[in-house]
Amino acid sequence: MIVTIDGVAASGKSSVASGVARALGVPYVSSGLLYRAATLLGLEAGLRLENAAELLAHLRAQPLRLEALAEGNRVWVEERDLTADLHSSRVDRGVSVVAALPEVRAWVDGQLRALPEPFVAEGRDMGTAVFPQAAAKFYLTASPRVRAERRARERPEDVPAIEAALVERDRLDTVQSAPAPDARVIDTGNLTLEGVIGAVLAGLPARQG
Ligand SMILES: Nc1ncnc2c1ncn2[C@@H]1O[C@H](COP(=O)(O)OP(=O)(O)OP(=O)(O)O)[C@@H](O)[C@H]1O
Ligand SMILES: Nc1ccn([C@@H]2O[C@H](COP(=O)(O)O)[C@@H](O)[C@H]2O)c(=O)n1
Repeated sequence: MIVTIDGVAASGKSSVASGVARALGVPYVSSGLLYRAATLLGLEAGLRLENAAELLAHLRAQPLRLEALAEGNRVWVEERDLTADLHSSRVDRGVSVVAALPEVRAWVDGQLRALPEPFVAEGRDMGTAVFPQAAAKFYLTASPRVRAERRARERPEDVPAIEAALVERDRLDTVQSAPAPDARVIDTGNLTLEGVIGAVLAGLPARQG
């Protein structure tokens, strides 16, 4: 079984996917981490992020490994754990450029579709382009201000600066971020994290056996 959780930036996708996955006893998969890892490696190598051919050649020369644990995903290149470096403002600013490249999207989608079921997948287009056959689909939203206030508790930046960056990232990600027509949309603004996880679990189809 595949459950998809899509949504706008910092809407709680990874926290909710992790909670749902733990409740179900399955892994969760963060597709955004693969886009972030591609961006980080491109930046570190001094590549032009909009050049798909250069970037893909670089990625293929040092294969990434996504470790899809229920308590938190990690991304590795051989013995190096990239995870702690993937949520910097520098990566946030570049990632939408990388994610707009069809070749990079195909590279990410190929890795995701090779994963063994069951799992919870979170991102932007999990329920539309990547796993349209998913058993249950959810789409998380919240106002930019609410999302920025939550993120400000994790980062040493002020709320207006974070909010402006989130709005800009949403704009750049618009193409791949439409909710699936069969997704249940949840506005998380007035819900606790546990409340959102509960709403997703309550919306799952009854399990067999
Ligand atoms: N319903 C909620 N109530 C309060 N805080 C929340 C809620 N959902 C998520 N959070 C908090 O908001 C922050 C952003 O959540 P999270 O990182 O899961 O979002 P995301 O959509 O995966 O972000 P990104 O798109 O940047 O990867 C985290 O600090 C998380 O704990
Ligand atoms: N399915 C996806 C997932 C992510 N992206 C791009 O990656 C960026 C980072 O994702 P987060 O989930 O960590 O916010 C995001 O801003 C998108 O540019 C994507 O295109 N498709």
